[in-house]
Amino acid sequence: MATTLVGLVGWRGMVGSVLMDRMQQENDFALIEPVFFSTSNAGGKAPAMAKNETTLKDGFDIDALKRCDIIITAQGGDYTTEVFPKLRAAGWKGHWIDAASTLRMKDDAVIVLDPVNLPVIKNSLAQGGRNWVGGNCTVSCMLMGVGALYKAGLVEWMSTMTYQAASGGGAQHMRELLTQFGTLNAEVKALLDDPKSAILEIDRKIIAKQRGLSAEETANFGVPLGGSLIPWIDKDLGDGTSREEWKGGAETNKILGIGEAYGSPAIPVDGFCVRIGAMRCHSQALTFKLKKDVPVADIEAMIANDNAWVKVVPNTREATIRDLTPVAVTGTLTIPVGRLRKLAMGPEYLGAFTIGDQLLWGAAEPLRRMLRILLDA
Ligand SMILES: NC(=O)C1=CN([C@@H]2O[C@H](COP(=O)(O)OP(=O)(O)OC[C@H]3O[C@@H](n4cnc5c(N)ncnc54)[C@H](OP(=O)(O)O)[C@@H]3O)[C@@H](O)[C@H]2O)C=CC1
Ligand SMILES: N[C@@H](CC(=O)OP(=O)(O)O)C(=O)O
Repeated sequence: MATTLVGLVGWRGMVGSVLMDRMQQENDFALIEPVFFSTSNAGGKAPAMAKNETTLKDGFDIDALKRCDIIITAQGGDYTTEVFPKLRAAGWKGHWIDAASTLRMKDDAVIVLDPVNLPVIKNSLAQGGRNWVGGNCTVSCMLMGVGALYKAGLVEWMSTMTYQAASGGGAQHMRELLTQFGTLNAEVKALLDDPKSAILEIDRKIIAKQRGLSAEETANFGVPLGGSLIPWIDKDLGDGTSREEWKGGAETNKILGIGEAYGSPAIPVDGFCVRIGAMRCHSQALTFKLKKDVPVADIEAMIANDNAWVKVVPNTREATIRDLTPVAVTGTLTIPVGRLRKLAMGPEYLGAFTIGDQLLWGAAEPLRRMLRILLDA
């Protein structure tokens, strides 16, 4: 059988680099002939994983893209908007695997998260589906953690309050956060070094510095994030919700294959999405209204047995502060779910807290796994 030609676009960006690392770790390059594309350096040298195609192709060259059986892109939404329609209009019938949100809600696209929705993916494949899009990072990480409750049909509704990392905005946002932390530390360094200094003086200096940060120091987030938080992510939809909050409901239902388009009522999912000063892990506090009273031990077992990456963290202080933090999870595929307990509102109200690395399960890993599904098909 001829080797599958796989075009890689956006491979040197932040999401793309994580994807390349994972593909190398899992030996995916052994199964494909990679063709590396660039939007800024066509003709340059392709990275070490290249085999026969050792120069970078132009990411806007439709003829070059058309040669590929499969294209994976982490180049971003603008790229998808410009290139994808041209490629399809030129008659390209290959598989398009995309990290950007542009095509996610299109009828002919599946949001891929195979440990949660393999049947939805398989069903679309059987019907000739060719457009595969990674989900919003917060939604994908949440479903990797608590998808079991949805699969069991237990969820009447869910509210999620998120604590989203700087990386969700991109590399420049991560740098800006760290620069702000450094600026704030420098402002009070002498006072911190003196154990007798007054904490309220430190506090006064910090708030003055935060409020006085220059436009350059807040260019990406627009306002200070270091030592603060921002309760709005993505666009303003004009009805009081942010686009990130809208994705919670829309994408959760689409991933699970429920809602109007599938002939069943959608499950209400809503809450507030908040940017905090973490680096690359998105965390979320979840409130479920279950359809019936299920013992916590049964819920823990259901969640723990759902997939190979989810890990139930016992609801104790010691286990929680050790295992249920962005610092513990960053760089791993583990999705811890903890703080599982019934809430004071009644036995059908369940609380949970979950975390995921938003560049792994939140972005790169579902795409890599979709490639494997196609190669195995
Ligand atoms: N950040 C996130 O959390 C998530 C992002 N996504 C999607 O993935 C897309 C890409 O995101 P992200 O990886 O953060 O974007 P990046 O800005 O890190 O990379 C995007 C592209 O920018 C170009 N680029 C320009 N300068 C540099 C540089 N110094 N280093 C590396 N690349 C550079 C590269 O293209 P070239 O090589 O052609 O010049 C690269 O592929 C997003 O637009 C979004 O659609 C999806 C889920 C999560
Ligand atoms: N919006 C996410 C990151 C992201 O890229 O999301 P999406 O793939 O849905 O555009 C965040 O800021 O944390």
